[in-house]
Amino acid sequence: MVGRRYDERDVRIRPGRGSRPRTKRRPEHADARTAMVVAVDRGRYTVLLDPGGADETRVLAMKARELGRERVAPGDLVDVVGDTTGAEGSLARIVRIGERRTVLRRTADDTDPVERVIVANADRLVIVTALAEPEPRTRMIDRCVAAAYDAGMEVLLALTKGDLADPGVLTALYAPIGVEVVVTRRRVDPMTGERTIEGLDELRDALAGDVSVLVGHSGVGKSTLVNALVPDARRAVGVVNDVTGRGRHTSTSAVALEVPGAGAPTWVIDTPGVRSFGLAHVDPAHLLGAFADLDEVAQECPRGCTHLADSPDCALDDWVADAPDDTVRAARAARLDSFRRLLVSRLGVEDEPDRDGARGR
Ligand SMILES: Nc1nc2c(ncn2[C@@H]2O[C@H](COP(=O)(O)OP(=O)(O)OP(=O)(O)O)[C@@H](O)[C@H]2O)c(=O)[nH]1
Ligand SMILES: [Zn+2]
Repeated sequence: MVGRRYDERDVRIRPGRGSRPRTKRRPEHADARTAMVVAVDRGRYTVLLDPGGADETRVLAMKARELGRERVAPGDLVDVVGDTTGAEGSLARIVRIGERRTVLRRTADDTDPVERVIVANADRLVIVTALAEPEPRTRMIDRCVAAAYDAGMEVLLALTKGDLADPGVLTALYAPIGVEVVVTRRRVDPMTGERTIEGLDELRDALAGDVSVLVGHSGVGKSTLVNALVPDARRAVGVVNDVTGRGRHTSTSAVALEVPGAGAPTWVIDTPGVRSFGLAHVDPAHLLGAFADLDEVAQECPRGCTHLADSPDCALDDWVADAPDDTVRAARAARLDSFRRLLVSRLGVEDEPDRDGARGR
């Protein structure tokens, strides 16, 4: 279990620039209603009033000028004013961004010079990885785990195509660092030829009551999972492009979709545009905080210790060596290795070959 940390960088809600008298704004904002941002598309925000409730209303909104350059991300809880009827052609205004419980961000890179909040308030990152076709890329998984732990989110590894390969190796690699693993596989009914996905109920149970962000490379079966979890996913993303048959939002940003039948309000946020996480913003100390046991041991490290494998006198190495027996030693070594892998992944370059030699795509 990862402790959810709150970071001061997460909230930068400034009072509006005081050109208008306060008294004029106050009554207006007193009417504000809280809504959840489900999609962002070129300055237009789709928000839900009473998300998941009986009075759920889909409203299109824009950012009020007083928010300035403040970014609004899918998953944000915002206050909206103005026309919140959701009627055709109506446009509400977002006047406040609520405090964020978690923030999944991406470092600025060559293609995009701005550090972006990808998703706010998500509980969990679901890394969708095929066991074969395409081959799993542990480097990419490591980077996602590091990003999630830095964001204060839990991690679930959804291993798809379990009908094609065994999940044993990957499970052994990630279970020691608190990653929950669910395997799904396609089954084709020999009589009817009907295709179903096994493991879906287990996945839905794991997600129940939470907001989960799904990431995965092309071809891993992410759409298959999303469509199975959210039968009307296509309709939910809004405008469908006649040519591509895809929701218009899918090309631009993350979209939050409600998962029916999970018992409690449950959301998945699909991130079609997110192919990678730049991790330069991830602070090693922050990452260490996601591993309570290691964090405690590392208090004994020499000043400035990087905790990497080549760091002299790292207390984490003593902790492994001093284990009371072989079983504990093996468990500690596995956990330390995994933590170091995440530390290194932070420094790595996106398109380097995987550790196992597979080429990044
Ligand atoms: N054998 C097998 N094939 C699967 C399974 N799940 C999905 N596939 C196939 O894998 C291919 C890719 O699945 P998608 O769901 O389109 O993958 P995606 O990750 O959404 O990829 P993009 O649409 O390119 O982003 C499709 O041909 C699926 O039919 C599975 O459990 N087993
Ligand atoms: Zn150390």
